[in-house]
Amino acid sequence: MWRAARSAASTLRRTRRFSTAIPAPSIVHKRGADILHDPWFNKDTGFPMTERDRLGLRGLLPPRVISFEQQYERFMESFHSLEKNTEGQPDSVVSLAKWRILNRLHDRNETLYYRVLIDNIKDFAPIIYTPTVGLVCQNYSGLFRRPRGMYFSAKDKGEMMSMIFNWPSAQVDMIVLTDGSRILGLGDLGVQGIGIPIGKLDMYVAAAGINPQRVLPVMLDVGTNNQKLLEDPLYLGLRQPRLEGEEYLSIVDEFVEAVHARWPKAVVQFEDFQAKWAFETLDRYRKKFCMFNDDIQGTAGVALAGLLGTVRAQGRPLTDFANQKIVVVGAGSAGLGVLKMALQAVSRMAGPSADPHFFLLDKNGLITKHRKDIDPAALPFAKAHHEIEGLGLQEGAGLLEVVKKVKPHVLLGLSGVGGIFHEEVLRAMRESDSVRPAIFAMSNPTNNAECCPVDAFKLAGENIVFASGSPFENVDLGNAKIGHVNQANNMYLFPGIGLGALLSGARNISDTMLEAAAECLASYMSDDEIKRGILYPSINDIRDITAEVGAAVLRAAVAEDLAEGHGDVGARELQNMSKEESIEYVRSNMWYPVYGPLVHD
Ligand SMILES: NC(=O)c1ccc[n+]([C@@H]2O[C@H](COP(=O)([O-])OP(=O)(O)OC[C@H]3O[C@@H](n4cnc5c(N)ncnc54)[C@H](O)[C@@H]3O)[C@@H](O)[C@H]2O)c1
Ligand SMILES: O=C(O)C[C@H](O)C(=O)O
Ligand SMILES: [Mg+2]
Repeated sequence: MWRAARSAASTLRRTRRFSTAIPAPSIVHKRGADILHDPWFNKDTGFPMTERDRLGLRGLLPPRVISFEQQYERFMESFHSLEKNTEGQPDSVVSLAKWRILNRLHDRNETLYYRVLIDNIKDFAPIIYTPTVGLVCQNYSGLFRRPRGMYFSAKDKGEMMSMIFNWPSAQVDMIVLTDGSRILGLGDLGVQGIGIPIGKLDMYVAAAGINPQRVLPVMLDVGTNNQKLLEDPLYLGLRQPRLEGEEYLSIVDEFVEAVHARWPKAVVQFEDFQAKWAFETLDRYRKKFCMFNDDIQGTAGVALAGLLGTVRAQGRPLTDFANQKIVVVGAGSAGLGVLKMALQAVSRMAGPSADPHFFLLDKNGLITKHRKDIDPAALPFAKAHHEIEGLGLQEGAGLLEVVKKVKPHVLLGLSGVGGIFHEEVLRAMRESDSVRPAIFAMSNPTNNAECCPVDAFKLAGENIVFASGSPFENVDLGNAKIGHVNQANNMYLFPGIGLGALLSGARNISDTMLEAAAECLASYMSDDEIKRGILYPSINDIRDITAEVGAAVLRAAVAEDLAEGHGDVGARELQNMSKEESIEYVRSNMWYPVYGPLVHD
């Protein structure tokens, strides 16, 4: 007992030592101009004189040393002038201009870049992440100046094991991987989808404090079926149709093996794969490696936390979740992931014989057991005839008819189809059986949202709870009332899932770890906030919520005996941590951008 307490305390002391104000020196293997051209180490005009001497930088910079704070202010001033100078220009022009100025800083000086990102996350997340990242991907071949991350293509078959050693960083902790086949709601963008792993990993650094030297964005280019890109002479990816079947899987297998050969403890997040490959690869690798699929699993946890919040917002006990009528529009990787996790939650609350009231629609309408060639993954949610005949519904019923007849508590969109919750659908939600109907328009980016919040509050009623996947402004309802817009985006969970898995040294990422993440997010909000329709924390608190989620995931890994430890914190030490100690352990392992001393080896 005594040994256990002492061991946990020593872990804390050790981890705290790394989070003191003066950071530990970093070893740099370069000298002179090579350092100035390396964004990991570059401090621009911020190199102190002693360091300029030590690293062969004297004379390569103007003589004045500018402090980190001054550099920060200077960047923010240029950002604000850009905002002023682009006033009145089309949104896409302004967004891309903002993305460019941030990207240039990212290319030059990572420490400053991440500090401005962390301090201004509410304003900058919509630029480096959703929705602007979508626009960046659409225009990637034209915007391309410098590579970021790694590109593995179908032409690299047989070479990946050696290619992985081309990455300059000795240690990699987090990898986000895409094949570009379903980028947000924008479809197949081929190699241009690399913007998504880059944006997700920026969120890992900002929210989870993963050291940017230890992240790796990856594009697996197996071709594209996007005709426009195939015909574009400037398209940067393979100009061939996508590989399919075994040929496709052999490429993913080779990449996954190469990664684990070099960095066996790296956590791999699969992102924006088309549904068939999203499910297949999750099934193929989740028991073997520490990986997860963000669109299926991260989204599910965020949606579940929001759905539990809506039950609280109705003033009902959480167990009433089992009685909620939920219409999900979109039966792809995200929609099915949400329903699977919701079903698990209902089963925990009401027992395995629970009979949830879920209705699932895809582009062919309501999915029933009579559907020809039904996707096996949708089968558990397909309605049997006897379940819907009383409502006068049948196979393929349209969205409006379903909403009118079911009178759902929740209408949740993950269809990728902008505006599909049109005026009549939203008006029909006024007849919902809930005192506080919920509308979740979760598709991204902005134009693909199933509806906008202004229409939702106007047409479905001011008492609704509203969430969207992309950020929108709150709605002014008049009389000093605000219609709160929640951002139901997996960014609230994936950084914590990855961080908790990493710091526990989890062998793999289990359903229990994912449930722990969702429960942690769900319980983060106070009753007062929930009553005001606020389901998720402010993005300004993303580091705090990520620390809590990361620790919850870590504790779940420990409880399931999946945690092997991380660095010099062993499995035994993790087991002996209290809840508070686990949160402190996670927090103290978060990287924070400051200029630390550089030492040449
Ligand atoms: N907010 C978030 O955190 C989050 C997370 C993941 C995905 N998403 C968004 O969800 C959307 C879907 O992602 P996905 O991975 O499930 O895509 P997907 O391609 O796997 O699935 C899309 C589904 O929508 C259905 N659909 C298409 N048109 C429809 C229509 N007119 N009516 C009803 N259903 C229709 C399709 O049949 C399919 O079942 C994308 O826009 C994505 O950006 C958001
Ligand atoms: O990328 C996002 O903003 C969320 C999600 O992963 C998506 O694919 O839309
Ligand atoms: Mg995604």
